[in-house]
Amino acid sequence: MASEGLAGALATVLGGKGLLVQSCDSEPPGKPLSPVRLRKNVCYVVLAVFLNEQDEVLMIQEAKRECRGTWYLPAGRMEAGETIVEAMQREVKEEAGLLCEPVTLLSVEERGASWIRFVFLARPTGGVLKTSKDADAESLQAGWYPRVSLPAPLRAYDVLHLVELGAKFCQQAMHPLILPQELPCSVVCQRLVATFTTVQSVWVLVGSVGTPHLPITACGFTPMEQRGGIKVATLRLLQECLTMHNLAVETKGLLGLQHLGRDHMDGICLNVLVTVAFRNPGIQDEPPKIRGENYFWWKVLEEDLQKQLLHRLQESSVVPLSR
Ligand SMILES: CC(C)=CCC/C(C)=C/CC/C(C)=C/CC/C(C)=C/COP(=O)(O)OP(=O)(O)O
Ligand SMILES: [Mg+2]
Repeated sequence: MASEGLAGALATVLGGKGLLVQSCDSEPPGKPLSPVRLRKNVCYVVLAVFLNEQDEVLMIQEAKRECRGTWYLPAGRMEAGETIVEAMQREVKEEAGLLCEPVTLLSVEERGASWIRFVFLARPTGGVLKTSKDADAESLQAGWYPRVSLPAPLRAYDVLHLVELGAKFCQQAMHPLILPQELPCSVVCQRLVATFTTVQSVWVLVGSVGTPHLPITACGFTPMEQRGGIKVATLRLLQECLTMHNLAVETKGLLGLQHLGRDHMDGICLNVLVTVAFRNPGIQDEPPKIRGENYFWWKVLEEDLQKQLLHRLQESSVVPLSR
């Protein structure tokens, strides 16, 4: 029964869908976490990459004093009460004049839990391109520019790798289409699909307090957790049940993303794929021993799930999560 529930949960997360966050298995030490609030203790930024059939990129010319006249991709800070997609659509409308729909998340970047940027590949669905006659406080104008000859000066060079990521995805999708799932969450946290693999088998780490579930770790806001980025929260949870010195842990990327943005639910849950391996080469046919009673390794026997997991692991078929 427990494993049926787990198989269902794993299939849901591997399919890019979400699951309610009931509670966190690991929290930073100190006082209990309070719900996060947009613009108070978290700032989310959205950004959109558009590429048309002529291999041109949608660029906007910034109007803000600190970067006036420079060129960038449509981007901006999320506002309270918006979903991530609504924020992206608003920024694109304000800065480029276009209506659009998201195709997929291309990348998520973080500087600790308090700064997270969601990068989308998007396509226009209407609207009118903003010209210099429509210049306002949001932008001076927008335009399509050849990918290999972007306008200058750029506001920041990160445009270059984001555009390349978009172009690469258009040529050959590296991961399934992933869009944010509208589910409430009060903190910034990560649900781990933490795997241990051998030639024959795949195991997934499971939290056993209450109903067996994919473990969730809350991200903290202490200077240490901010400096180290959200990976610290993953390592904290693993440290609570594994002896880490002989293990290598790698966050491969995102399988999905959950956020609501309404009813004061400003938290997010990142569903991440993590690998746990022994540092020392050699034949290890069992996962590392678990300390305590709060977790166990679940051997994934369902053929289809095992195949999906191995595919995601071998091809790095996940949305990049970077710092
Ligand atoms: C924000 C995160 C996690 C990463 C930033 C990644 C980097 C290095 C970006 C390059 C430098 C840059 C352009 C930083 C600005 C980040 C920021 C606060 C964007 C908000 O977008 P704006 O376009 O300034 O906001 P509005 O459109 O809402 O005015
Ligand atoms: Mg902006």
